[in-house]
Amino acid sequence: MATQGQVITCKAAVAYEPNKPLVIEDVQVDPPQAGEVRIKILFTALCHTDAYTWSGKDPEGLFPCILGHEAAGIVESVGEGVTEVQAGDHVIPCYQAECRECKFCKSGKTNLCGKVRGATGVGVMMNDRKSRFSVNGKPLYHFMGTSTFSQYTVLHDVSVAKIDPKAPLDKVCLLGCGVPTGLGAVWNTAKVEPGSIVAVFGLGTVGLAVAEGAKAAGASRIIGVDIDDRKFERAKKFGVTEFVNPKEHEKPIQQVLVDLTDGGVDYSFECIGNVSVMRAALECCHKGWGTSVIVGVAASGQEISTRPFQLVTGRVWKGTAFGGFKSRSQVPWLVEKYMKKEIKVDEYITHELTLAEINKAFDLLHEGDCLRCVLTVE
Ligand SMILES: NC(=O)c1ccc[n+]([C@@H]2O[C@H](COP(=O)([O-])OP(=O)(O)OC[C@H]3O[C@@H](n4cnc5c(N)ncnc54)[C@H](O)[C@@H]3O)[C@@H](O)[C@H]2O)c1
Ligand SMILES: N[C@@H](CCC(=O)N[C@@H](CSCO)C(=O)NCC(=O)O)C(=O)O
Ligand SMILES: [Zn+2]
Ligand SMILES: [Zn+2]
Repeated sequence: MATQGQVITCKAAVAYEPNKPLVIEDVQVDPPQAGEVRIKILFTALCHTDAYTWSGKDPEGLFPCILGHEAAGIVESVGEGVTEVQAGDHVIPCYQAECRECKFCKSGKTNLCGKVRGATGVGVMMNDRKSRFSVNGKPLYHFMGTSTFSQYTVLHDVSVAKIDPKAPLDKVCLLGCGVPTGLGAVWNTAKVEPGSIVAVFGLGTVGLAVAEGAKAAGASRIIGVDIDDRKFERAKKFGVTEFVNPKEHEKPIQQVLVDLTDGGVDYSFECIGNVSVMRAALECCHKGWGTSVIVGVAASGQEISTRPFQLVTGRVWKGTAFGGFKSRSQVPWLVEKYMKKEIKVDEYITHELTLAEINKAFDLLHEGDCLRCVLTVE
């Protein structure tokens, strides 16, 4: 490889300050060190978590940085000691690592991994606690251990999932975050059983993937809740069977759902990031067993509350990160499921632009009809 061991200069979208338009810059990307992988990113989508961090409300948001965490690419080179991937492999960056060795990975109880989280949360690589990105000699922070809004990025090897080279990278990039999160929230975190009544709050990509997962799990009713009526028609295609717009009801939405379901739903999922809705999602659950899963990411300083009586009387409040999927082991499996047409992916892509148009893509993300916008990065 001509570029192996060299600093690569390439285009990246730099977030210099919260909410200030991203700037396409020529950045320098250092070679991967021990245990690291340098990846040529071919496609990246935008997730609402990128917008959240860009907004300045993420306590882990550091600037200047390179955002992006839902992508696909090809390994350009690997650092010393990297054995599971090599140059030319097709990969999906995984913001949630899987080292298979740490206390978390070995617990069998969680998909969270502790190996590199201390570094990825502060925008650096674990080896030397430094960044591999710079612009005009000044370092740029990494983001979520992925920084995919760049033509090249460097990841810890424990954050790289090797996938079937036949998979279309412009589609399976979505398997880096939103779609697995929704599916896994249902299959891994809630473990929805056939016949269950499910409520999904928020019908964006994550909520629609919850609906898709619930349909596959055999849910008998899937009630979509959104403040935007335009969401319903599309949501039907993902499995939503009924629609409730809280704005059209005087009663609190939890009461509306309890009345609609003879005492409450079996499972609810909050896919918005709104702490008041999180409360409603818990309180619409059936007494004795209803389980509510928090999927949405709420801003710094926001807190959830409810009467403890809600839990005393058997409701369960849970949360999920990346849908509970073990990233390196299960992302390739999700890719195979997509290739066998067992899960949707193309259906979530509503827009396609280029990296140079990233600010327009963020504008689209805030418009009602955009699910995922995939950027061509090359
Ligand atoms: N936990 C994880 O691992 C994980 C992974 C990916 C995304 N997320 C988070 O999930 C959330 C959803 O992501 P998305 O990409 O689907 O977002 P999105 O913005 O596309 O969807 C949110 C939906 O909620 C609706 N909505 C807004 N306020 C509402 C309200 N008060 N009541 C009912 N509906 C309301 C909007 O109309 C929209 O349809 C975000 O907070 C994102 O950061 C979490
Ligand atoms: N830095 C944020 C954390 C936000 C958060 O909860 N992130 C989710 C993924 S969102 C993907 O779109 C997650 O997986 N969290 C687990 C983890 O970060 O280890 C904040 O502090 O608010
Ligand atoms: Zn995401
Ligand atoms: Zn681990």
